[in-house]
Amino acid sequence: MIRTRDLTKHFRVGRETLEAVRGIDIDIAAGELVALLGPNGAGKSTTLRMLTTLLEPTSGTAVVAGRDVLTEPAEVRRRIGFVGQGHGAGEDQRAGEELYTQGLLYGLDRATARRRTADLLDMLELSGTTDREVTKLSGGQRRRLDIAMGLVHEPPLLFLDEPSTGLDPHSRANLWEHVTRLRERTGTTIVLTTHYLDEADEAAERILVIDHGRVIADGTADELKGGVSGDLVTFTVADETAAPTGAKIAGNLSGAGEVEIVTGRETEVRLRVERGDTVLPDLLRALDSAGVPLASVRVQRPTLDDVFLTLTGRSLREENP
Ligand SMILES: Nc1ncnc2c1ncn2[C@@H]1O[C@H](COP(=O)(O)OP(=O)(O)OP(=O)(O)O)[C@@H](O)[C@H]1O
Repeated sequence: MIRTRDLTKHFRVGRETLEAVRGIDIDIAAGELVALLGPNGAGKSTTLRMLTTLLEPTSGTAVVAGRDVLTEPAEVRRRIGFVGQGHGAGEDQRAGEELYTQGLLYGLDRATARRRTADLLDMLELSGTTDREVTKLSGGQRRRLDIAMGLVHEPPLLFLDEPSTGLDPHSRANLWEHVTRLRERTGTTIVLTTHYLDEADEAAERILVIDHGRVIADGTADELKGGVSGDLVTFTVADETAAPTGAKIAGNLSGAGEVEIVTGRETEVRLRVERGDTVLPDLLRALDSAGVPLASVRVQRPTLDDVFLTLTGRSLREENP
């Protein structure tokens, strides 16, 4: 559905050249739900704007929905939907009218535009707002209307630039539910940008981590996490004198990485392993047969922030407060 090779965008800023996107190769198949994740200024929006023909690449190639962005931009535009960061919907129109007009603009006949308007409003739970002015909608409803606007011509590919920015946590979760459901029903390929770690983690099937204009990692959230620091298994012992024995047992497990004893309010033993869930049964058995009195155990998978930190030495959380 998308194939780019060495896609590059430079901006001239005064006398300087700013390399916003530095040779990106992306392959996205039909039906995928992919998030471009990265800090502010990483080049996500610039990439999206090139893929949606809003910005001409400095060099490189991009074929989107079967057409070349440079030589057939109008054909690309017909085959995609794009929801930008600002609101696409007008100010004084009513929600239903706005969507219907957008359908006519895309060349649909009146009956089809009317049917799609009703279907989309229904699918995005906006039917109750058909006659409401766009300015009177809540932030979440307005964002969903924007998404409907991007889908009215039934494109096989939808781009969403920071779809949930500015929404409260409840509306964000609700928006995601709708996007996920919509995709299940229509099979639309979705490419979106976000700097919310949890959002990429939970909603995207595949994540491209972008930093300084390059793709620095590509995979499912689990693959990205698995490739980094491994899981952290922490157990507390009821009797702190047993901690060294516990640590020794942990260190002898197959595939055990670094083991440390941390003394605080409770004495904890921390163990890095590739897969905490598979090591846990052996660990529990071994501790039990050695008579180590266990108070609690937990397994923490690495977060996407751990991934970003390992790859760049910086925390994405700090960069996107
Ligand atoms: N039209 C422009 N002229 C000059 N510089 C630009 C232009 N558009 C973007 N940039 C710069 O290119 C770099 C990449 O910006 P881009 O908006 O693609 O990042 P982003 O990852 O989408 O970040 P954000 O999450 O803030 O939208 C930034 O340094 C930005 O300032």
